[in-house]
Amino acid sequence: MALRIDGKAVAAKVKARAAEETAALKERGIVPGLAVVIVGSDPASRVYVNNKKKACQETGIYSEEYALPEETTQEELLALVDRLNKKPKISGILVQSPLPKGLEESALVEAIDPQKDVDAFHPYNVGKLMQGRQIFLPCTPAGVIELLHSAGVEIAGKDCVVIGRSDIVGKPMAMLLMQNNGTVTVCHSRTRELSDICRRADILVSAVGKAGFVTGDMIKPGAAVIDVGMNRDENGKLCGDVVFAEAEKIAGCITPVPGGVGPMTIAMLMQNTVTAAKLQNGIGRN
Ligand SMILES: Nc1nc2c(c(=O)[nH]1)N[C@@H](CN(C=O)c1ccc(C(=O)N[C@@H](CCC(=O)O)C(=O)O)cc1)CN2
Repeated sequence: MALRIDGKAVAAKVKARAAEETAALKERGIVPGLAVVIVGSDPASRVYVNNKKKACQETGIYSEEYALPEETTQEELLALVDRLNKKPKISGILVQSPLPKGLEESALVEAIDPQKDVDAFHPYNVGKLMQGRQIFLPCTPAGVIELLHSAGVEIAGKDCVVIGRSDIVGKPMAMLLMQNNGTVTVCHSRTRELSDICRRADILVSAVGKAGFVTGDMIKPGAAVIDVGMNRDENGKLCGDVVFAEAEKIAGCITPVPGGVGPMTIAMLMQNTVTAAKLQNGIGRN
């Protein structure tokens, strides 16, 4: 039976580290601050934003929430981002995704000061990641790397397969695995022989967004299986991409959904907010 990686426990350690750093910064008169912008009434986004606020409270990070109605215009949002860019109390800014139809997410992300872009979605930060010189680690992929480390999984030299090529997870995930010296294959909807490729993976990361996508026969015995999927099954129950009951009999270690990667996304966000506060105060620069 596979080792079940406890994302909540690992996230608690990351948040404790962020809390220690926050306390040390406060002694120097620096308070890390996070602004979260949410537009519309997507219920899942509401839960994630509440959890971000709670994590700020746990770590001592100051937070501001901007919950805006569905009808908010692009211009209003750009003006808000501009104000937050200039606000000294705010070290990090994020716009919760997805946005309602009609709003252009990329233009908003590009309006965020790259030094406050704690999601690491701005093209400047994406470019830095490509070069291995990032200021901020993209939260979900960085959380996956932490989970692998916590389970003692060596990445260097391993065959890593990422299913999914999104800007938020698939692409930055591949970059981080590569930075950790993994040999990376990215699979997507046009990939041929996907099952065969997955079966060769020592580390399999699924970020497809389809319940039941990864079945037991796609897993190499002893592999590390990381499930980034966040789906609902036919009974409305939260589940990942991986058929957990099949996979846990074959994998060496595996993340559950819920309780795996999700909590790490928020923990890494706290870490990035602390990093942003340090940067803006000239701490940690060479
Ligand atoms: N601006 C951003 N938007 C979105 C991001 C992001 O990183 N930045 N990621 C996702 C949503 N997300 C964070 O925002 C997120 C998703 C899931 C979880 C989580 O802890 N999930 C729990 C289950 C929660 C539940 O009960 O529904 C788990 O897996 O245990 C945290 C954050 C898209 N948007």
